[in-house]
Amino acid sequence: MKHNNNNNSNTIIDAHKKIKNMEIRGAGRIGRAVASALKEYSLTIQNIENNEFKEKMIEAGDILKSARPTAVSLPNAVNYVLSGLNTNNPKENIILNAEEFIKSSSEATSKIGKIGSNRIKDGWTILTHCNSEAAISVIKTAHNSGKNIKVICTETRPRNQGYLTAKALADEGIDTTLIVDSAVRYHIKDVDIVVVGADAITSNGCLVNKIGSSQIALMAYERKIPFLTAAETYKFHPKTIIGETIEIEERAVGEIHEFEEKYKDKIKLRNPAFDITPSQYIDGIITEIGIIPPQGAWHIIEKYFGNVFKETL
Ligand SMILES: O=P(O)(O)OC[C@H]1O[C@H](OP(=O)(O)O)[C@H](O)[C@@H]1O
Repeated sequence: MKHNNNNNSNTIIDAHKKIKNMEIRGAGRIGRAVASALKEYSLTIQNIENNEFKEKMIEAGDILKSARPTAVSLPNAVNYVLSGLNTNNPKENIILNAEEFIKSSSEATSKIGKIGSNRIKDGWTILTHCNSEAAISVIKTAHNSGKNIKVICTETRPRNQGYLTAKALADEGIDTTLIVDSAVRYHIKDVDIVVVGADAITSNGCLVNKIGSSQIALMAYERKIPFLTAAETYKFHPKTIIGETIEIEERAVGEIHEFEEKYKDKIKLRNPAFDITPSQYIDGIITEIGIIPPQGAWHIIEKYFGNVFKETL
């Protein structure tokens, strides 16, 4: 399917392209976008045997999974939807699974908001990094419950997603300040709690999130300020439980800087999109089933992705 112009495959190619170029971004949105693309694609496949249908859906899932390597919401959403293939009514179940994933993902974000907002006290200043729906849900819920809060948003170079967060919070009437990434330590004395999102949580409770998250966690630790990550259960990485590591996406260096011709071969650029925050710097993982300590990550993976053991061992 990869490079043909078959109309049926356009949905998948289009979703792959939009995720890769970050037109669709944010771990949760990516998960819902692939669920929706698989549903739409399955509806376009007509009059074929179940076996052939299965092959086409697996191929579509593989294409989607290859769009970006780090956010585990992507393969988790694909696998959740495609588990419908192992039933007597594969198409029907793919559609049901896709709808279920999209609904439960949105519900999880609002539950995380309710649970996480309990950790925020009236008068507090929250620092957040990048642009996370789950972290924003926590902040907005605290604000909507009448707490007088302030938020400091990091710019989040190179793609400046922090500006999206700042606009979303300012639109809610929240007292919002945007700072450059290198100003976190300067401002940390004013911060009461850090809340960020998650692209993946490993079985040993480490957080994989937007580049710069781990520096912020270190600074929060130094000041004894709680550092929390808001992560739906589908952001836990099932294969880390069997020893797989998570690939950190390196994006095009043009996102950072365009050098003058003279320096193009003289100055190297690197653009890793994510980093890893060790579990000892994380005070809690806010999930839709409660705030768990990082040490509880193994249990979440075992509870929600137990089949990984059966399939691989
Ligand atoms: O799912 P939600 O909470 O929206 O976002 C989770 C994370 O996804 C984003 O990645 P990118 O901007 O797609 O690279 C950020 O790293 C953010 O913290």
